Amino acid sequence: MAGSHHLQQEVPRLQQKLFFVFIFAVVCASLYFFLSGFCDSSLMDTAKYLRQTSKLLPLTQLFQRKNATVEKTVTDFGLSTSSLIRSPGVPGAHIDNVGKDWAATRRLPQAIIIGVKKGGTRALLEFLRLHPDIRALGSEPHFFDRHYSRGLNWYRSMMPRALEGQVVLEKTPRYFVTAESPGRIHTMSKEVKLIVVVRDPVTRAISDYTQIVSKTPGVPTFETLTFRNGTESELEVDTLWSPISIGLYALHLERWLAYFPLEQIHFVHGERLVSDPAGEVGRVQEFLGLQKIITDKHFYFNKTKGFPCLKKPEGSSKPHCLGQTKGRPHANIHPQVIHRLHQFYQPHNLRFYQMTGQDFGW
Ligand SMILES: Nc1ncnc2c1ncn2[C@@H]1O[C@H](COP(=O)(O)OS(=O)(=O)O)[C@@H](OP(=O)(O)O)[C@H]1O
Repeated sequence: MAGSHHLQQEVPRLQQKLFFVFIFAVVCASLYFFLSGFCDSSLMDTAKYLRQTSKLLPLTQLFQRKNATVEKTVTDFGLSTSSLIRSPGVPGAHIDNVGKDWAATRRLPQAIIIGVKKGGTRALLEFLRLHPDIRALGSEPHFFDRHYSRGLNWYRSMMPRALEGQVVLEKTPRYFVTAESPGRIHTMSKEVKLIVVVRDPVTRAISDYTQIVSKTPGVPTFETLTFRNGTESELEVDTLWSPISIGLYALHLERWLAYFPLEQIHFVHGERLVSDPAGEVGRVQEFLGLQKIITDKHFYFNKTKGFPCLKKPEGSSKPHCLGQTKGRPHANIHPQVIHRLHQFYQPHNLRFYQMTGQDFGW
């Protein structure tokens, strides 16, 4: 009897002790997590960022997203973290920003591929996308030529989110030949870096025409449109026809040089972008002040396509070539027409070489 009475008294005491042990364990665990940095500023900042952007991501998703960009790039292209050591003077944002994807914001571009149409601008953009310090807009915003009245806030909202140190990039090849673009871009930023992919203006014109035919079947022949009055015998080239006028590179460049120093404009050799993509992209990385991360090992030559393709493009583990509209067979043009056009462009090309200090060999 006495034993069972004693037991009845002991049970609540034991329960009480267990309760205090449990509370003590909880307090200790909380202190441990707090002191070991679990509740560090990044979480606080993340909460602030989520409040600001009203993006109510579940926390699990948020933590999955952290580190994703850098890790993917590193593993996708066989780069080891030791190969990402910072060089002096380069942003190296992919190292400094590890785990900070949540801090990315939309900014105006620091670099723009301004031209030229059919020069190889898409290939260049897709290649540059491999760089962890480049954030490139996939589509062409056409802000400075078509949508300027929408304002800079609209333009900024089009840009991909980027971290501090990353270079925001867009491409709109029509800027190069739009009279208002240089002044407008200069108003946005005096420091913006400009990239122009140039290609033999004759091949460029034929490429342009091939695209026109593909979109509008039944257009007159290339010869008819190239020569005024439609007669080749007069041999007067119609400089008002856009496939011809776009190739007057010196003329267009003059307008840009009225606003920007030559050092701020980088010219990519369109033909070499095909024969040596790593070399050309290497020079662009240098121009942008970035570490040379995109190299030979990112490309392979696809014999069927006849162009270099990416071994593992951004966001995929499979090799990838540009679409069918890039690198397509050209319309058949009479060799005499091509010869005449080369003659026509010769003085313009020479002037362009003088202005840029580079001989492109056309
Ligand atoms: N790697 C690779 N793959 C496919 N195509 C390549 C590549 N590198 C450069 N090019 C050349 O890019 C030309 C198209 O130029 P753009 O991308 O500037 O055209 S566009 O202005 O955006 O329409 C395209 O012109 P066409 O050959 O006339 O189709 C190509 O010659």
